[in-house]
Parts: sequence; structure tokens; C-alpha cells
Amino acid sequence: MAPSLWPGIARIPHPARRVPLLGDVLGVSPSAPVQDSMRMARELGPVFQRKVFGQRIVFVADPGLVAELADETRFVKKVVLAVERLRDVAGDGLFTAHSDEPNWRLGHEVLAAGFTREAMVRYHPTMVAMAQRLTASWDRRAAAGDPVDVPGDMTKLTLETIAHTGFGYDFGSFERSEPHPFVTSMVSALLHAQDRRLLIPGVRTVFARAVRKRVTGHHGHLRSVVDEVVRRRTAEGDESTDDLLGLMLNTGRPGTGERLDAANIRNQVITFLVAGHETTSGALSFALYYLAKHPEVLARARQEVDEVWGGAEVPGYEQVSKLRYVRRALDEALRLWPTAPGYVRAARADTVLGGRYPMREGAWALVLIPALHRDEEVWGPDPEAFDPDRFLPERVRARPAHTFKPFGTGERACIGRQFALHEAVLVLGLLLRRYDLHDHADYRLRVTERLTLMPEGFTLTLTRRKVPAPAHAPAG
Ligand code: HEM
Repeated sequence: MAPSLWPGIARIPHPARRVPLLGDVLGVSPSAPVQDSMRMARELGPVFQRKVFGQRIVFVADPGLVAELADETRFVKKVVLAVERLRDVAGDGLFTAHSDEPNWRLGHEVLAAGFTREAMVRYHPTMVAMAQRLTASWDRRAAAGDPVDVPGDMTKLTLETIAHTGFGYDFGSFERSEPHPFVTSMVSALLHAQDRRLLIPGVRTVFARAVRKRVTGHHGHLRSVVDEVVRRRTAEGDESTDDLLGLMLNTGRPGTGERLDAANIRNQVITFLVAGHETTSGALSFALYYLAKHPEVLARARQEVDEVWGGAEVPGYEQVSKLRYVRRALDEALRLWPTAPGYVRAARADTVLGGRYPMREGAWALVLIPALHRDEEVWGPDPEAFDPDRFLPERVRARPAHTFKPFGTGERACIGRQFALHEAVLVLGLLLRRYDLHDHADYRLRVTERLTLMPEGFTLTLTRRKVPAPAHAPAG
């Protein structure tokens, strides 16, 4: 971003050792930009800047300023940096669309029907069925005494869940020993988008050419999977509107009937297959990590599951919503490691942020969510401590608005929030009820970054637990 867009940028602190041309590159890790930025926020305060090659980025983690940035009359989502690079593969899909692109609003209005409460109730049995594929696989591991790869299996589960509920498609993830090639291609696309070398002026074209061949292969693969998903549906002559694909193929904008075109539908399918599973997988993995490390929290969560679900073989939709403590544990994991760790807000017109930082129209700032979620004024003197009771209703009400932002903000906030929360609480409930978790390797948290955050190398061993007997077991 041109420094002239932030006339007072010289007053915003930056890391001490700034190198001419290269910027703030000393002592940072190319593969961990978020964790580097979290460290800088601790050292420099909740408003700071980084210069990476030619690019200046202003980071904000101050709760008051984040609340200002949430004001839709003054600020708007800006598609820059890695999200902009993802447009190579997801184009004008919902996540990567510019806010003023007509297809953003059209896509949002057509797809909104896929995220109502009624839609969640409809997806619930499929979510249960996918979770049962996971437990079938974990039962075998438990019987053999083999460890489970938590992030790997959560990724299989969440990919199958969005693919089945959204598109009626089966990736066969649990039948494979290696990740589905779609996942491999997706990870490459995300890592490519995160590559900081792309920030060097001019290099983008040259470097892009050099890696284009490899990346284009991955992008091509993603597209071919998606085209196959759409082809199958249309070949079947299926005109139902019960899932995301049905809504896009067979309905239009409420009121006008305006349709999404084929190119945009392809972009939306890629968007939902990626956005709909990667972040939820991380959230489940972090939650399981904290539960495995906090037996007292795990015991409380499990007691709640036993009480609310009793002996029900399969929990109903409402029984999942009633798992309030499990939900608090999930929220607390998302506080510490919000798996989509940032979002960008740009000034709609010249303004002054917090009465201190002048911004010209178009100037933007990146909200660094994990640092916001560790603000001591808001979260107390030990923000690193895992404590689900921070999310007790009275404590939530006592906190200012816009202090917990794992799903972003405003009209560009996550459309899949309820989907993710329902899926994750359901799965945590099923796993806690069924297994004792053993931290057999005394795992030390290592967070890997590929735009999203994920624990790396996290394994558990399991033993089957005796599930409470059905409350109304048939006689005999
Ligand atoms: C725990 C899981 C999830 C987290 C932490 C998360 C986080 C986020 C965040 C922070 C944004 C805003 C990004 C920005 O402003 O640039 C976002 C947008 C989005 N998310 Fe999620 N998400 C999750 C799950 C899901 C799921 C399950 C779906 C789909 C089924 C989904 C689909 C989307 C889409 C399409 C957008 C773009 C919305 C728009 O701009 O209109 N997400 N998500």
C-alpha cells in the first residue's frame, strides 16, 4: 500500500531492524507470518506496521480501533495480499469477490438460503453420517492401539461434510490412506497465495511465471474436480434446491430470479469446498488439543454430553444446540487460535482512525485476530490460559462488542458460521462421549500456517468408553 494513503504512517511503530528495499525481514520466518506478527504485537503494541519488500501493512489489534473498523459506513472489506492472490483460483466467489463486484451481492443473496436454520436442520443427519465415518475409522485405530492423526482426520471429516451437504459429492476420504488430491492441490494453492516473494515489485510476474506451471496444475486440478461435481448433478437432471449446488443451479436472486452464470458457479463451488472445511478442521483440532491437555474441562464437557444426550444413539439437532459448555470450549479454542487469523478493512473515504491515525480513501488495515483475542484489558492478565468460562453468557455480555471476531465482521463476515459451529459441536460431543483421549506423545503445540492455522503433528491414542445405556431401551 502506498505510504501516502496513511499520512501519519511514520508515527506507527515498526520492527527495529528495517533493511533498505527488503523491509522488516530480519528474524522473521517466511512460513509463519501470523505468529511473527503476534510477536510484533506483543513487542510494538496493538497498532504497528510491517514493510515486506515493497509492501507496507498496518496491523491493528486494539479493541477500540477494531470496533471502529467494524463500522460499515466508514470501512469495507478489502481483497488484498494473499486473499487477492487466491482470486487466481476462486475468482469472484464469495470469499474473494470485491465488495463492489455485482457477483458478490448476487452470490450472497442466492446462497443465503443455504445457511438458514432450516438448512442446518436439513444438513444435520448428513453431518452425523460423516461423523460416523470418522468414528468407524477411529474405532479401528482404538482397537489396534494405533494413534490417530487429529488434523489429518478432521480435514477428511470436514471435507466430506461440506462436499456431501453442499454438493452431494463423495471424496472417499476415509477410504484413502493419502489425502484426496483435491486437498493436496488446495494446500498448494493456499501456500502459494501466502508466499511473500510475491510481494516483491515486479517479481510477481517473473516468479509467477516460474511457479505458474506447478501452481496451474494444482488450480487445474481443483477446477476439474469442481466441473465433475457440477457435471454429475446436471447429468442426473436433478432440479432439487436442498443444497448449495441446487440453489445455484436451480434458483435465482429472490425477487428478480437473476441467475449465477456457469463461471461464477464454478468459483463458488471451489470457494465453499475450501472455505467450508479448512478452517473448521483447524478449529476442531485446536479444541481437541486443549481438551486433551485440560482433563478437568474435558470431564465437564463430557458430563454435559452424557446429561443432554443420555443414551440417544444419534443426537438430534436441538440436542447439539444444548451443548453450551462444549460450545464454550470451542469458542475458547477459537479465541486462542482463530483459524482464519485476519481480515482487512479499507476506508470508504478520508477518515481518522481512533482520532489519531489519518487514512485516505482506500487505505487499509489488517485486523490481527489472535492478538485482538489476547488483549489484557479485555481478557484479563492471563490471556494465554484456556478457560471456557470466559464465554459464560454474563461474561460475554460484560465485554465490549467486537472483541471476539473469529468469523470476521459485517456483511462480509463468515456466511458459514452456524454451519461450522453446529458441525464442530456435534463432532466434539460424539468424540467425547465415545473415547478417552490419551496425549501419548506429550504433544507440544506447533502451529503451521497456510493462510489458515492448524496444529502440526498432533496425534492422540484412544480407548473406547462405555456410552450410557439408552434412556428408553426397548424391553427385552
Ligand atoms: C471455524 C470455522 C470457520 C472460521 C473460523 C471462518 C472464518 C471466516 C472469516 C474470518 C471470514 C471473513 C474473511 C474476511 O473478512 O476476509 C469468513 C468468510 C467466509 N467464510 Fe468462513 N469460517 C469458518 C467456516 C466456514 C464454513 C463452514 C463455510 C461454508 C460452509 C465458510 C464460508 C465462508 C465464506 C463463503 C466466506 C466469505 C463470505 C463473504 O464475504 O460473503 N466458512 N470466514
